[in-house]
Order: sequence, then C-alpha cells, then structure tokens
Amino acid sequence: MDRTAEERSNVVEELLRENGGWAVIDGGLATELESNGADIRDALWSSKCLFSCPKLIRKVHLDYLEAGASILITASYQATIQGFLSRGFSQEESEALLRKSVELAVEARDIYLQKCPQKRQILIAASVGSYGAYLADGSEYSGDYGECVTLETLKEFHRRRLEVLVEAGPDLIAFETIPNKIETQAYVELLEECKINIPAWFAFSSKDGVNIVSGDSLVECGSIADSCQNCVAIGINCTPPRFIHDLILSMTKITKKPILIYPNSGESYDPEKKEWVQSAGGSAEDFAPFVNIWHEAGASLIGGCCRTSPDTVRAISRALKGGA
Ligand code: MET
Ligand SMILES: [Zn+2]
Repeated sequence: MDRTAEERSNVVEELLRENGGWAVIDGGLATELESNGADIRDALWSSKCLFSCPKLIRKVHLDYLEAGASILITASYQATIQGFLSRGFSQEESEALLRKSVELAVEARDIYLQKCPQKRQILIAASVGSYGAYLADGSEYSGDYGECVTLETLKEFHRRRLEVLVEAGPDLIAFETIPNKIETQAYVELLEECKINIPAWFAFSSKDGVNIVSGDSLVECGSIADSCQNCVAIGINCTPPRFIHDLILSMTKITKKPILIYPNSGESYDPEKKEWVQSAGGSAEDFAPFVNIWHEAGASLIGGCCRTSPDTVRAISRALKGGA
C-alpha cells in the first residue's frame, strides 16, 4: 500500500502509539546468520549472504518476527557497491544485491503476516553501516579514517548506496554503529541533498558510556542528528549493556525524538581474528532484566545487536509486555 509523504514520516511514531509507547527492534543479524551456519569471516561480512545464502537471511528475519520484533533491520550493513564491485560484481549486480536486502525483509514480513492471526505493524529499516565497516579494518570501532577522508569522500561513498536502498522501498533507513561526527554530518547532508522522502534513525556506538567510539561527543553528534528533518529516532547500538543507562540519560537531554537502543551482548570484536571475545568487565548475559529500567529512563525502541538472538528478542518483548 502506497503511503503519502506525511504518513511515511510518521511510521515510527505511529508504531509506538499503536503499541502503547514502546516497540521491539530485532536482534543481531550477522551473528545470528553465523549461529545458523553461515561463514561470514569475510570483508563483506553478513552482506556476503546476500549472494551466498539469501534464504537464510529471510529465515533469520522470520525468526525475529516470531520472537516479537516489530522492526527488521536489513542485511545491508556491510553491503556497499564498492565492496561488491571489488569482488567482481558489475554495477547493476551490486545495486541488485542492495535491493535484495530490502526484498528479503519484505518477503519475511509478508510470509509472517500471512500466517499471523493477529495483524500487527512491522517496519523494515534498511541498514547503512559506516565507511569503516566497508573498510573492514576495525575503524568502525575507532572512527579513525585518517586525514584523507573528508566529508565529501564520505558523501560520495554513501550516496548511490543510499539512493538504491531507498528505491527498494523500506519504511525507514537505519544509520547504524555511527562512529564519528563527520559521518553523522555526511548522512544528514545526503538525506537532504538526495531529497530522501522516508525517515531515518541514527544509532551511535560507544565504548566508554560517554562519547561515541571515535571520542567525538555523543551530545554533539546526537544534536546534529536531532536537527535533521528526516530523523525520527536517535540512539545507541552495538554497545555493551553496562553503558546503556548513562547513554540514554545523556540523550534525553538533547532530543525529544524517540530514543532507541540495541546493545550487543557485551563481548567485543577482534577485527584481526574476526572473532568475538569476552572483554574485561563485559557480560555475555542477556540484558532483558534491564529493559524496563532503560524504558523508564527514556528509551522506547529496544532490541539487540551483535551476539544477541531471537531468544534475546523474546525476552525483551516479554519484559516490556510484563513491565512498564
Ligand atoms: N544490523 C547489523 C547486524 O546486526 C549491525 C551490526 S553492528 C556491527 O548485523
Ligand atoms: Zn552490532
């Protein structure tokens, strides 16, 4: 069903209203594909599955819907035209793979709704991972791109990718794991320059509970996102659960827009070994017991990132239904 521009811009608000003030985002996609047997130790990471095992992506999306998620994030986090071109795909094939990420989530939603007796609203958020994720050298967790990478470099890098994803018809764009201020600015300018007419959320990652991973200020980056017309929610993803509460409190001071959080399991990623390792003071335990505290602190969209699973999402959903 075609929505007007006005309706499109309110999809998140509408979902929150229908649902009584909260909504569940899905859990980690790449790591769940891995748990289902996919080998993603590759520079393309989960986007490799777009050509190697697309049906598995659809299955994992379905698992998350069945676990209670109302927002599916597509498998495009590390899917870039440049990345696919470097693997021998043509421009057309690369763009088709980007579109495929949205199509798979839409198919999962259709399948789920067909057999689901209680119709409910489900949104598809097209993931846009950072330039650092494409580099696959760990800079997605340092935000350090070196001096040669300018605002223009980043805009040029993301421009066509963003346009193709939007053309594929998701409900919104999910800018995820944003590591620094320059990339935040690039996204805001691109949304405007490309006249993107669907909403977007901005999710930053942090490794100290105060700033985003590059050391740039969350307050500053969050405020840049807040001033963007397309932006319908701001928050934190792929960050250890122990930092989430303080980060929510910081965000409540800079935005009136819905706050979203989808932490990882608390482990950290070793980019050389391409493995998740238990970090000091981290915890791989489920964070569901904290979900209602985070909701009370101001977060309304809650899910999980790397190393969380449909079980995590089921527990989040149960906690929010029972509490709050
Ligand atoms: N949406 C992405 C995923 O779950 C986020 C990855 S964060 C490194 O695969
Ligand atoms: Zn993650």
